[in-house]
Amino acid sequence: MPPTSAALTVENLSFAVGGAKILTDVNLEVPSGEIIGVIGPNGAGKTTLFNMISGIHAPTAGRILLDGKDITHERIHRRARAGLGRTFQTSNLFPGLSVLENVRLAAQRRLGGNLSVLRFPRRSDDATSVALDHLAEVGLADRVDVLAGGLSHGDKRKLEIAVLLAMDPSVILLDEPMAGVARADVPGLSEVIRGMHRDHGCTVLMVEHHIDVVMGLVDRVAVLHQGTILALDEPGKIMADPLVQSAYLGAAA
Ligand SMILES: Nc1ncnc2c1ncn2[C@@H]1O[C@H](COP(=O)(O)OP(=O)(O)OP(=O)(O)O)[C@@H](O)[C@H]1O
Repeated sequence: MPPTSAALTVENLSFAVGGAKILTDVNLEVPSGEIIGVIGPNGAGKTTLFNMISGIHAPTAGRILLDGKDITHERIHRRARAGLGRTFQTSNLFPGLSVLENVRLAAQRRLGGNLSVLRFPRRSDDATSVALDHLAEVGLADRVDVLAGGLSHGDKRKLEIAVLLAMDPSVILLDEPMAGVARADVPGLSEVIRGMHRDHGCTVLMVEHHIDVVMGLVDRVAVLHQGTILALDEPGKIMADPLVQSAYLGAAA
């Protein structure tokens, strides 16, 4: 197989449990710098696809390549070290630590320092200044000393993005970033995701149920239906696709 220039390639990926086919021959090639939305009805296999890519579950068949390198059987932390970052539907933050400490720990891990939440963070150290930069980027500069657990859902999502940025991933998986976020906070969070993609040039794969958010953010949309990719195209073409309309958009209306 020749090397691929895609940042992320999913090749004939299948996953079955006890005879039930959850994913069947899923193929997806994401060029570097592209942002792709993954939509589909409940139970279509979106989270399972993310779990395969991030290494939580092993596929029954198929391959996953990150920057052309086969990571199908790599452990989760090695995928992260290779440049894969992920957020989860439920928050993955340390609620009892401050906003700054959450990001500083991620930055420290990348910069190779000793992980310490006991040490009083000097605002001048490298990890702290990286953390403060990313917190400013996501609009949380004035909340650095607040405990992460006390943030609104929308601000928790922004904090998760700052944590991701501190780890400097090349490919980011966003799992329902708008889940639980108040309607009024959705535009601000969309802008943070747009800025993250624009300013860091990272490749993004995003599962999201808010169709309007997906259509306004992404280059292409993959529609997953009963464990297979039903369509993969630009947002306008996806919205106009009769197959997609009847399988998903019509059902969701
Ligand atoms: N490890 C597993 N064992 C058994 N069944 C599983 C497993 N993982 C996923 N499933 C099943 O696979 C199907 C797809 O689930 P998945 O969570 O990937 O869907 P989804 O598209 O993310 O749905 P939602 O939009 O509701 O989050 C579901 O029917 C689920 O019950």
